[in-house]
Amino acid sequence: DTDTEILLTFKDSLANPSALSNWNASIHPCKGDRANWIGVLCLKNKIWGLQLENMGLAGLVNIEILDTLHTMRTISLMNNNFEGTMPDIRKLGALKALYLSNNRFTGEIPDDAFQGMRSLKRLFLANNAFTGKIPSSLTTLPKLIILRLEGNQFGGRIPDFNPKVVKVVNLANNQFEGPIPASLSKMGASMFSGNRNLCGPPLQACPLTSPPPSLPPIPSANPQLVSPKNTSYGLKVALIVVSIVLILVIIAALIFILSMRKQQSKELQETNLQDSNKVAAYNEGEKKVSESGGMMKRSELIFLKDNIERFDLQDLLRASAEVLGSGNFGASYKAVIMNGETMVVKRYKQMNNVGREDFHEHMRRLGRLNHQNLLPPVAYYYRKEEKLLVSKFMEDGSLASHLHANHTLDKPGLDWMTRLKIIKGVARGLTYLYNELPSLILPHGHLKSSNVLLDETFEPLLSDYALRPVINQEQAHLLMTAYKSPEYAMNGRISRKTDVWCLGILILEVLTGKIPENYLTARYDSNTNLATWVNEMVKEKKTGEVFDTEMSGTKNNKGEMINLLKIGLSCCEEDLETRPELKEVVQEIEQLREGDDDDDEEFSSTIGEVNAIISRGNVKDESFFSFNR
Ligand SMILES: Nc1ncnc2c1ncn2[C@@H]1O[C@H](COP(=O)(O)OP(=O)(O)OP(=O)(O)O)[C@@H](O)[C@H]1O
Repeated sequence: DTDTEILLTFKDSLANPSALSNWNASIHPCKGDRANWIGVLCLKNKIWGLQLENMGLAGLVNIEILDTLHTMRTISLMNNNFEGTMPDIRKLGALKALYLSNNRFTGEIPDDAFQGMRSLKRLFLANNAFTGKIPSSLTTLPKLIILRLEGNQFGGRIPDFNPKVVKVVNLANNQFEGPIPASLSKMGASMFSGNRNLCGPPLQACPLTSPPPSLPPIPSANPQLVSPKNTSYGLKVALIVVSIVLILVIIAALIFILSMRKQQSKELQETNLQDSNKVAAYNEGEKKVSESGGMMKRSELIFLKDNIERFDLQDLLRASAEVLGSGNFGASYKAVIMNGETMVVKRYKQMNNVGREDFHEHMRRLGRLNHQNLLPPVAYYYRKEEKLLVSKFMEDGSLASHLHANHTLDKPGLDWMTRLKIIKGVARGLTYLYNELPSLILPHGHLKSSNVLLDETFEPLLSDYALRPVINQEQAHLLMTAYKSPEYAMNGRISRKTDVWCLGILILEVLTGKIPENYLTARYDSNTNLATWVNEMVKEKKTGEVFDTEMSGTKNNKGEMINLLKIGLSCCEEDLETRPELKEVVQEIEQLREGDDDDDEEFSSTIGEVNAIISRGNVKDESFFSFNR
């Protein structure tokens, strides 16, 4: 197969392709919409993208090898150590997105490097060591929406872009100079920060380059003209009249300005009142707030990400907001903003004990996190009695909705490979939180399937994480999943292993397709614990009834399914000593093979075989039954 050959040639061209260990000719890179090879994005058996991020890849990269992969639409090599000059992508004319940020690319980019890239929408070259001018071929691309060049050594003047197309151009931390072109003057100032010699809106005005045109000479500057000797009586009268008229005009202007100010401040007060009523209406859970207001200043919504077009709270209120659902913390609203993007606004009422500065500081900390399995907060809003967090809307919904919705032919239940992919992504997101937030006792704290959102490739993104420091402590135990754990019920304590318990419940939920009742009761009760139920079923040799009957693709993967079940149960150990650390759990999960999902057989026969395997005791690790306390 030529696709396979091309990718293998690409792999061979890399200096250290060890991360691509499962790229081998024995299995096709794609199976339907799913990938058999790590980092490959598939659609209908065709390769539409490569996502080789955070893989420690280094050396030169020869993207030209991929020229003949005509279905390729997106390539990401972000967060590696690639070096060399800008790869030649001109033959990949159908490419829509290229992400090369956070590598070590160097040198000038040729002026024609983007010639003919008529489909290119997103180009990320941030945080490399590129030099020279912005290539002119980039400025004429008809579809380019986001251009990120920040953190390089680009220089010279900024060229004009088509303001009707381009939405984000981040040029921060480079060596650009001269005036910012009018087409970019509406972007936020942060897009240009860290360049020493830039001027013009949105930065400070440029200094005048030529001296101001000379003013006509002032007649009175010539003492002879005003000397009493030469001044006729008529001129004197004329001067007095002119002066009186001038004084009268000034007085009238002052009175006018003062009365205008009074009127304005009256109007402002009225508008504020109207708007606070409007916001109050919003707070009362109104589904739609369609009228525009005037109170919320843009500055009140604080943005945490650069690569997003700015909008303000008013835009969100003005957009027809639809209630997505009401969780423990409050309601979440879905709102389409001006540029057509859909956002989710989540209201938190139980954060009013935290001081303004502490809250800002924590949000900034969350804003710095960056991992493919975390849903980043885009912006937030602070008010003493209520906080709003804004994130992007994920079209493909949550893991909960996939597991527990009615399945149809159009929307079948998730297969085994996808479920394992989701668990692996969740484990990686959690590991990142544990590493990045070492001071937090609960780096996540609120892990559950409705807080695992899915992108179009079923890559999971965690949401509602790391909120414990800002949630009112007296309410946290009512709201957060971590406080439903056995250790909190028994000792009133939570620990660094409490997120592991939540991960265990999530694994069991994914395998059984059952809603964990644990989270519906006030506190942990072993009778409603999903792990207790699974243990009972295994004890009674009814393991066949444990696995979700909606799960397909299980035929060749029973051993791995059982291994994941074991891992899930070990995470749910009530005894903290016996419960493994997150690191150990993640290692075990990473070792699970996604395998071959040949799915010809009915699930029922699979269940029969699972039972047979268990009763023969053929599971890899004989201690499988040790969880039956
Ligand atoms: N960014 C998002 N994109 C798509 N759906 C979302 C997004 N954020 C939340 N949702 C979905 O909206 C619904 C309501 O979410 P919300 O976070 O308010 O409540 P919850 O997750 O059910 O409970 P909790 O408040 O305890 O987190 C859930 O089904 C959730 O999966």
